[in-house]
Amino acid sequence: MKKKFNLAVLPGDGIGPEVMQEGYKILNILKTKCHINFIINEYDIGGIAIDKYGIPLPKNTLLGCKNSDAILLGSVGGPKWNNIPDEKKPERGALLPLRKYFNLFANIRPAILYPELVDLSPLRQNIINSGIDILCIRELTGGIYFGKSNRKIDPKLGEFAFDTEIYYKYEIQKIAKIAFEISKQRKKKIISIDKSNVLESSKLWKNTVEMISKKYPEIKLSHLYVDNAVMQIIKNPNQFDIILCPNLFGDIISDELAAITGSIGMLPSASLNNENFGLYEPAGGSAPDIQGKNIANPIAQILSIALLLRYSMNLYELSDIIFQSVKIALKKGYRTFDISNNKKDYVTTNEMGDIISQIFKKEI
Ligand SMILES: NC(=O)c1ccc[n+]([C@@H]2O[C@H](COP(=O)([O-])OP(=O)(O)OC[C@H]3O[C@@H](n4cnc5c(N)ncnc54)[C@H](O)[C@@H]3O)[C@@H](O)[C@H]2O)c1
Ligand SMILES: CC(C)[C@H](C(=O)O)[C@@H](O)C(=O)O
Ligand SMILES: [Mg+2]
Repeated sequence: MKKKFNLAVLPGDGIGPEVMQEGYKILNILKTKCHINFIINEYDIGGIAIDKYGIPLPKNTLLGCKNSDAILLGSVGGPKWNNIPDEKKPERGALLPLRKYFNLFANIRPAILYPELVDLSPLRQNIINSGIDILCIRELTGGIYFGKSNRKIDPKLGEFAFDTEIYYKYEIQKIAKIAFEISKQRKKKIISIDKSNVLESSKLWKNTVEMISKKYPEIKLSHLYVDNAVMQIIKNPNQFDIILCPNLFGDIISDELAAITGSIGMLPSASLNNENFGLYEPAGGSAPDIQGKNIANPIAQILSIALLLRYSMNLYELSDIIFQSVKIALKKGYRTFDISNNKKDYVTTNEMGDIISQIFKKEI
């Protein structure tokens, strides 16, 4: 590992800064107890940057990210910035350009249903009694998010808008290879999602994934149409190990996985390029409905740090200990509002951060 590790921290909007405070507690322990020499610089992104500088991704923020070894993000966006031009919005003017700029094509979202939370899953106990452990691997820099789009007026038919789903073979090859490589360490089973009964881009997706699979004969590949996939995930989640998705389908499916594993507040994500550079963030958003109430779940943010240790720093053991600390906190019965069965009995965002950090301190 490098002596110094430069980390750009972008708390962002809504609950972003709240859960990031809890992430800092873990980062401090990593610094003081594990002697990781994190050089941390904080930058504005999203709505807060619009308010301060008029743009969602200031040059200084991009430069800070460029000079870092990884990025830790909270979340961006919110109703306050919904009615400004798209390219200036937090999502399309900052988050997507950041993903594209650093070529973060591989988005990894582990969805785990911990035994302590089975009651929270909307699925029946007999379907999930063995828990759930699914890895959603989502292509993140292509597809309909980045194809041509526009809004125009046709003199005869009136206003119209379009977005284009476009995939290059090389883009599909890259993400498929990542999925097959990761699969070697898991159950050697990939289900690839498409809509190839209708969409040309999905036909290319399916054929290309098939082609890559020939180099990995030990891994079982199958395909599902996306409409059937969202149904199968609910009916029998344990038939899935790795779900490999194009960008838009992965966005939708990862929220579905969050719901069946308890809460989006538990779902971390890693967005990686080919050089181990990554952006780590909760899969959920800025949650304006609970902002400022000290009830947001900080676990997705804390587990995003675990993914940072794993994927950008190769510190597998420490990464596992963070996951372990979260499990212990749940086992001991601590619940934030979103994962509490009894909505009168829960710990706050700060308290959950303290509890997990204290456990982490003991476990290392
Ligand atoms: N990566 C990101 O920065 C990111 C991701 C998703 C959405 N967004 C943005 O966030 C804003 C709000 O979007 P949305 O409401 O559709 O999705 P959201 O994920 O912010 O919220 C959906 C629901 O999940 C809950 N939730 C989310 N995170 C939680 C947490 N940590 N703890 C407890 N509950 C949590 C919210 O309270 C809400 O009820 C939008 O501007 C959207 O574009 C940003
Ligand atoms: C905020 C939005 C642009 C983003 C996406 O659609 O990728 C979010 O929903 C996510 O899942 O990271
Ligand atoms: Mg999403």
